[in-house]
Amino acid sequence: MAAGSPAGAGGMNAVVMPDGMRDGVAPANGVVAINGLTRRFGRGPAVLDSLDLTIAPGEFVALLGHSGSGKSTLLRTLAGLDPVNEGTLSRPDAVSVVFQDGRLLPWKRVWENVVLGQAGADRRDRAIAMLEEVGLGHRVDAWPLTLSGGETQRAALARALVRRPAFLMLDEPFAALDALARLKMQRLVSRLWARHGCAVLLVTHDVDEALMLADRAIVLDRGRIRTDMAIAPERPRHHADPGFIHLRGVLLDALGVQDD
Ligand SMILES: Nc1ncnc2c1ncn2[C@@H]1O[C@H](COP(=O)(O)OP(=O)(O)OP(=O)(O)O)[C@@H](O)[C@H]1O
Repeated sequence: MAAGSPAGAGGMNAVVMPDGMRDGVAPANGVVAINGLTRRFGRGPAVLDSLDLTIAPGEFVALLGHSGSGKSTLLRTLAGLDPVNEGTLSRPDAVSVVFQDGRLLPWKRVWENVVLGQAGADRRDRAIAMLEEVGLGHRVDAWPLTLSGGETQRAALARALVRRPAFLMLDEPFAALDALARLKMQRLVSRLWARHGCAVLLVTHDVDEALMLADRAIVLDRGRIRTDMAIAPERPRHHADPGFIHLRGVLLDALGVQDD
């Protein structure tokens, strides 16, 4: 599956894998459900180790963990880009992924990247509407290599959302941006999520980003879920709120980092 493209249209897609198979039926309230999901590379240790996880429709989940804990492998597996060795996975057919580097095709104009692989006489109009929604209406005909880092990620978000995914995965989408661009992108993602209503899985190393955006924060540790924590739904959130500070301490603890 190409980055940002859907695997199909509508409906739940239950992927049942051969070894050690379990009953792979998604709970009625879950847009994504994995049970006993295990992933190994060669004869190495399990990178994902009997994982169970359910994501509700419209839920915003942040996924944290040290480098090598298995975050990207989980995301790639959920996207259908990586196989499952063991266990079951159910997810909607309509999923989109945004990676850290945007992954736009440099030989296609921005608008063409947004509606890549899509048919219809109104392709350009759909691309323009989506680009305006992400604040990139002035760069419709630009070449990707002339975009700034923030603009590239906006275009990647437009390409992901124009497909109306039920499930959107974001793999450290703002990691390469400066602090100001990052803040703007966080606010944009929050607005887009509220408007589009898709479930989101955001991989991030940034505890504050997780606490600002998500309904729930999960800490992965050597392929297992170490912490699965609900975040109070009130928004906007503020760094100085006692609740925010408390949850930051809990997450840093789960990550094995002391909060001085
Ligand atoms: N194609 C591969 N072949 C062999 N091992 C791999 C492969 N891809 C990932 N791994 C290993 O799986 C483990 C988890 O990697 P993964 O990229 O999922 O971690 P991560 O939590 O996303 O790390 P980071 O935060 O650095 O991106 C690591 O030990 C990594 O070396």
